[in-house]
Order: sequence, then C-alpha cells, then structure tokens
Amino acid sequence: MSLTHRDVATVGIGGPVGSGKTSLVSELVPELRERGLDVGVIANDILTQEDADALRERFAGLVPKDLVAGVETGACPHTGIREDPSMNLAQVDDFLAEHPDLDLVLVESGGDNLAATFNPELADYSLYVISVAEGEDIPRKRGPGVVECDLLVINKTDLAPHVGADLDAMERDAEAVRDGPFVTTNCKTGEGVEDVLEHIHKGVLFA
Ligand SMILES: Nc1nc2c(ncn2[C@@H]2O[C@H](COP(=O)(O)OP(=O)(O)OP(=O)(O)O)[C@@H](O)[C@H]2O)c(=O)[nH]1
Repeated sequence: MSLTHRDVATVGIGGPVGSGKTSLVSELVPELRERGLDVGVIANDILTQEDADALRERFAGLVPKDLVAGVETGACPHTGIREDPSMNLAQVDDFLAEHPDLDLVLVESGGDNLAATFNPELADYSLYVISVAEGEDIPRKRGPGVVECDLLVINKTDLAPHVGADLDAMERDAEAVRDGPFVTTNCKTGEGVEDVLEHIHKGVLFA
C-alpha cells in the first residue's frame, strides 16, 4: 500500500558515499522476491549508470531488466530526491506503465554528506545508511539524513574493531538523536537485513 497517490510503495535509501546503499539493495531485493513481491529499483547517480548497470546484472533472472533504472541527477544527489523528485517520479510511472502490479520500488540516492532527506512525495518510507568505518561520531552530528529518516541503518558492523569504532556508543547516540528506530547491519554477510525488512514491511507494505 502506498501513501503517495501512486499505487505502489516507494522506499528511499540514502546515505554518504560508500556507506553500503547498493550492497543493502542487493541484499533486500532477493529477500523481497522470496516473499513474492514484484520489485523495481532506481539508482540515482550524479553522472553515471554504473550502479544501475551493476544491479541489472546482479538481479538477472530475479528482476526484469526494465525494472532496474539509473537516474542521472547531474547535480547534488539531494536535488533529485528532495528538491525536485520529478525525474524519479517519472521513472516510477514508467515502471508502472509496463508493470501495473508492481508492489515496491526501492529508490537509492547518490552518496551525500549527511544532509539528504527524501521528499515525501517520492518515498513513503526512507532509510539512511551510515557506515561504522566513517567514524563513530556520525550519529552524534545530528545530520538531517540521520535524524529524519524513518529507519537509520548502521552498516559495516564487522569493521568496528578494525577502525577502532565503539559500536555501543554509536547505538547510544543513534537512540539519543532519533525518535525513530535504528538497526545494525553487515551487508557482507546479510546480518541485520531481516530487521530492515521487518521495518519496511511495517512501514509500507502492511501499513
Ligand atoms: N566490510 C564491509 N564492507 C561492506 C559492507 N557493506 C558494504 N561494504 C563494502 O563497501 C563498499 C561500498 O559499498 P556500496 O554498497 O557500493 O556503497 P554505496 O553507499 O552504494 O556507495 P555509493 O553508491 O558510491 O555512494 C563496497 O566495497 C562494499 O563491498 C559491510 O557491511 N561490511
């Protein structure tokens, strides 16, 4: 069920460069397909189709090729997902024209600087992915992406001991700066992805 006027649920996935957004999408899609859901994927990038091309290959046999699309924003990533989401919305409409029974569209943002949030017109539910390896003080900085998303995902938990990050401190800070939930993940092993799915289900599919 969608909260926007389109008859499909949309989930935004934002976060800094390299935090693990594409890796999370790669983990989520097979699980969503396993649950019988028809999924489309949009990857926003400043000037390339790289993520979309990689995802199209990865999802071969799982997601029709025309349900994986790249949107080239040509500007700051947040422009296409917040200020003017029209290119992304047009892509959602294109998906629906060919696949009217589509259940869910994942919209991955290009990497940003902790400030990006999704326009509610584009995303019914938004995730913000940060990485342990980028420093344990990220939640404490209260970036709008971290504070305002529906679900904060603290990824790369496996790297905490290697970069000297205190995961417990990150979790305490996440709790302190947010009203909403957070989860911890390791997208290399799939750990925590089940929790993300549960939140998405609660947030959009079974809302
Ligand atoms: N160790 C570890 N590496 C991870 C994890 N998640 C992602 N990575 C790696 O981190 C790198 C960046 O991951 P991506 O998924 O491409 O990150 P992204 O946020 O999509 O990056 P951009 O699209 O460039 O902003 C890749 O080399 C991944 O394999 C994780 O949980 N643990």
